[in-house]
Amino acid sequence: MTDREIKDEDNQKQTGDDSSPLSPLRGEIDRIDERILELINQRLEIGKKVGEIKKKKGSQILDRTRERMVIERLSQLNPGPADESLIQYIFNVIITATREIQKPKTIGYLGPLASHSHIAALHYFNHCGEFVEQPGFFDIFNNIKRKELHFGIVPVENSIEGAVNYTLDLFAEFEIHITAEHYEPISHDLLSITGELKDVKTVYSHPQAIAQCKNWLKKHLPHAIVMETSSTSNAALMASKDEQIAAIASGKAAHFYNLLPVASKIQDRGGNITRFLVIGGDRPERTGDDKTSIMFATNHTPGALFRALSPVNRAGLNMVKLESRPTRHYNWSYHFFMDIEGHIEDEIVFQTIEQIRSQALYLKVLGSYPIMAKPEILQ
Ligand SMILES: O=C(O)C(=O)C[C@]1(C(=O)O)C=C[C@@H](O)C=C1
Repeated sequence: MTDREIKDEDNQKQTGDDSSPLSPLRGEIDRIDERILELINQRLEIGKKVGEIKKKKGSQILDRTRERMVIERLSQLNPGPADESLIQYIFNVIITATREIQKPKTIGYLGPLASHSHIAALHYFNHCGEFVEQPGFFDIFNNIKRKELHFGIVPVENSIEGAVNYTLDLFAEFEIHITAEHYEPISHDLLSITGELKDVKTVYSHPQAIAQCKNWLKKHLPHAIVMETSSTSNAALMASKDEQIAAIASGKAAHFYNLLPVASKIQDRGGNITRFLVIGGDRPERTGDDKTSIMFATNHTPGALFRALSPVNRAGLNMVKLESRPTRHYNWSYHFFMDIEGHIEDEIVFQTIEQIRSQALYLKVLGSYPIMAKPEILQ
């Protein structure tokens, strides 16, 4: 019997031991879950038919009034103990999934499967939509421009490594707007077929992930051979082919490559978070807690940047980010990327941006979108 089979049997024992007082209750939970599963799928099938009728009639998929009615009716019917907010949450997810099946949105991410971008996309879009692997950041921008994709998700900044320059440069090249921001904590697990430390002879991963787990590897696997791969997902793929190989990859990669965790969160220090931008889709409405991203270029004259920034100071707006990138048209000329708090529909934000524009060689509003709270930094 392999270690994996023994582990599976252990799990079965935990859940299916006849003598345990838990087992009849778990049996009931299993049967209820089966009914919920069946009903969710039935609802989605009916949603598909509603979608087809709407398509024929040329009407919009989204019907907020109907959605509100559905949720209000269920809140009133709810006998408890489920909390009203729980009912609203669950049915919002179900309705979103119904909308998705009626007209799935396509979301481009930098592959391969289970990459950090893929995981960020799954989290941001709540697993709803068609996630389409892209070979490069350029392809994400280009396919949104060509209307081959509805959305894309691209990293823009990492808490340890800093700005992702390639993404910033693409904003200069394409007329693509930002719809949202998303923070994804980057955490590394050690994954293998058996999930047993004693089986691990070789560790594969991306050089950055290996560097971030150096101390853990020294302590727990001092004799293992360490091999570099082009991505953490490729490492997971290698590990899925050989019991003696383990991959440093995200916990989610275990699911895609049928692996088990040998150890979780093995990075030497916490606080590794990547900020992603969601691009494409409709321009978000003002929420009252928004951020506006702009890019501009100034003359190469003394004080030009200072003059361009003065309107922000005069308006009392909060500038939350300023990055510069060479324009690559003329040596020593720069694009500036700036985030300020507020929405472009706020008069003060609009006026301030117009004043910056009057001082700049060129200015582009990249988008106004809701501010997302930075996640707690956990180890
Ligand atoms: O009733 C409809 O029009 C549907 O398309 C179904 C449904 C739902 O899941 O309940 C889904 C999308 C609409 O925005 C409203 C409601």
